[in-house]
Amino acid sequence: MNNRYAVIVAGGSGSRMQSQTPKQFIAVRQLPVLMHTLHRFAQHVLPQKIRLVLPAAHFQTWNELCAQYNFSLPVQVVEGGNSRFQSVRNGLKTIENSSSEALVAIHDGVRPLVSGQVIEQCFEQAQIYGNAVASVALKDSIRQILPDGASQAVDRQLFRLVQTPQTFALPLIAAAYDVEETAFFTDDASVAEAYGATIRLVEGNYENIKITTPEDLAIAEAFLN
Ligand SMILES: Nc1ccn([C@@H]2O[C@H](COP(=O)(O)OP(=O)(O)OP(=O)(O)O)[C@@H](O)[C@H]2O)c(=O)n1
Ligand SMILES: C[C@](O)(CO)[C@H](O)COP(=O)(O)O
Repeated sequence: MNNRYAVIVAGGSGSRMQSQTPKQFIAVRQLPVLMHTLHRFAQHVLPQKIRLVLPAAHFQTWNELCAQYNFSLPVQVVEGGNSRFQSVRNGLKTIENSSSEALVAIHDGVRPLVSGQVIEQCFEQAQIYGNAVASVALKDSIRQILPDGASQAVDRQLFRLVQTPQTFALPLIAAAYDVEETAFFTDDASVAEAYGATIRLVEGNYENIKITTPEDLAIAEAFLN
């Protein structure tokens, strides 16, 4: 466990949630979403090695919530950036890159339903292969939109839905993030792939949704304990 780090990104604005309270701070089952996520990671990573990325404007709210909920995990809070890419990069910069053995799991703070098994599998596979990215098969049929506006059926077995954690050898992901941001970088796997890595997918868990829109809170309420 000593070579493990986690960067939990919670620097977003949550515009699609349309809530006064930033979605990562909304209480579900008597605890803010973000605290559920951090508790799950603290079973697999020493809390001192967890980086929590938040907008500077939310630091005070976070401190108040920590007092209100007696949250005492000694995670290191880092200032976020204007995009997920920048928030991850800020988090990575705070991890000293001296150990070539270090592994870092990058995870969305708004995915509190990640299972312990998936966190563990991602660390174990990344230890062997240099990276491991959680994903699940599609349950619905999918269609591709064509340039003329029509659509056609495609083989869903050729696709996966990508989740987090996305776990990497630290030297690989630190070097991969030392690059100019592009719109194509929607996750860490796309950044590592652009750097030359071959991405290894591991089985995620279906409940591991990214809380994005209001109905997702009902799902979280149903599954969190
Ligand atoms: N500048 C940003 C933008 C996003 N994130 C984080 O990246 C994860 C996935 O982002 P998502 O929830 O899709 O984005 P938000 O900006 O939070 O929401 P929205 O797109 O609805 O505004 C979240 O944990 C979010 O806090 C971040 O750390 N810094
Ligand atoms: C990283 C991610 O959660 C993997 O599914 C996703 O790519 C984030 O996307 P968003 O553009 O921040 O919604």
